[in-house]
Amino acid sequence: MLRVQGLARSFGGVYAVRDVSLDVADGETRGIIGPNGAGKSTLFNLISGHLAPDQGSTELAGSRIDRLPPHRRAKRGVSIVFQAARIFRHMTVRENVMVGAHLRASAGFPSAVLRLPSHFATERAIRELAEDALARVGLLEWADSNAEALPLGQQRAMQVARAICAGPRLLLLDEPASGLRSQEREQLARVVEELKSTGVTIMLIEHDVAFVSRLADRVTVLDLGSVIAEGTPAEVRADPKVITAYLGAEAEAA
Ligand SMILES: Nc1ncnc2c1ncn2[C@@H]1O[C@H](COP(=O)(O)OP(=O)(O)OP(=O)(O)O)[C@@H](O)[C@H]1O
Repeated sequence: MLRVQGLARSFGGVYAVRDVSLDVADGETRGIIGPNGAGKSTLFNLISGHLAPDQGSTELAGSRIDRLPPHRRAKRGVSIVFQAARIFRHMTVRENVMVGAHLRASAGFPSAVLRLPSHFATERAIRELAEDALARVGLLEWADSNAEALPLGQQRAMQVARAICAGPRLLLLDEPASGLRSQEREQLARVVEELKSTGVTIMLIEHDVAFVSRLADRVTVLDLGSVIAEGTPAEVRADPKVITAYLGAEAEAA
């Protein structure tokens, strides 16, 4: 589904991502782990088009997407849930999720302004898409609530619902479980498992190795912008390079 080759991006002469190549299979869930500053979020932004690479190529299902802006990649099926919560304040949960579906709606600006019948048909379809996505993440009963009033765990689920609404083939989740309590983590893990069962290809950045190990088929480990290991969760956990990079950094932070 995704092929990244030789991807590189530097900021002020310092590489955030350096010569990263990876292949993610159709339907796979790929965990991306690594210490703080390893380049994980930068890699996601390069894949989604929010950052331009200095070098390298990105293919989605065999087509180059690296010259496309983010909204065109979104239309091809790349959806990203950012680390920082993006919530539209003063809007309901349903409206927040509908924003995702507008991305793939076909009736454009003129029909919305002129209020053509196609506009209303599209709005109805979008509402249905949003409600379907909300049901899938277990939030349907919150549809009419103010999005800001939701607990953090549900706000994350809402963001996943928004991303689902855009009809992703590749869903990029940047630390969706950070800051969540264990019960909320458990609920989010179930949402991801449910998505996985529908065949969506998922990439998941996460610091919690247990959380990643549970969900990922394979894990890629980044350190200082480069891939230092890749394999099944068990293989990666036993890799001495990973233990040094990851646990070394954890020990420093402690
Ligand atoms: N927009 C930017 N401008 C300048 N430097 C940046 C920018 N984005 C990232 N960097 C730098 O690139 C490096 C990689 O950052 P990135 O956020 O990709 O790492 P990360 O692995 O996602 O870290 P974390 O786990 O802390 O989120 C860091 O040194 C960071 O300071």
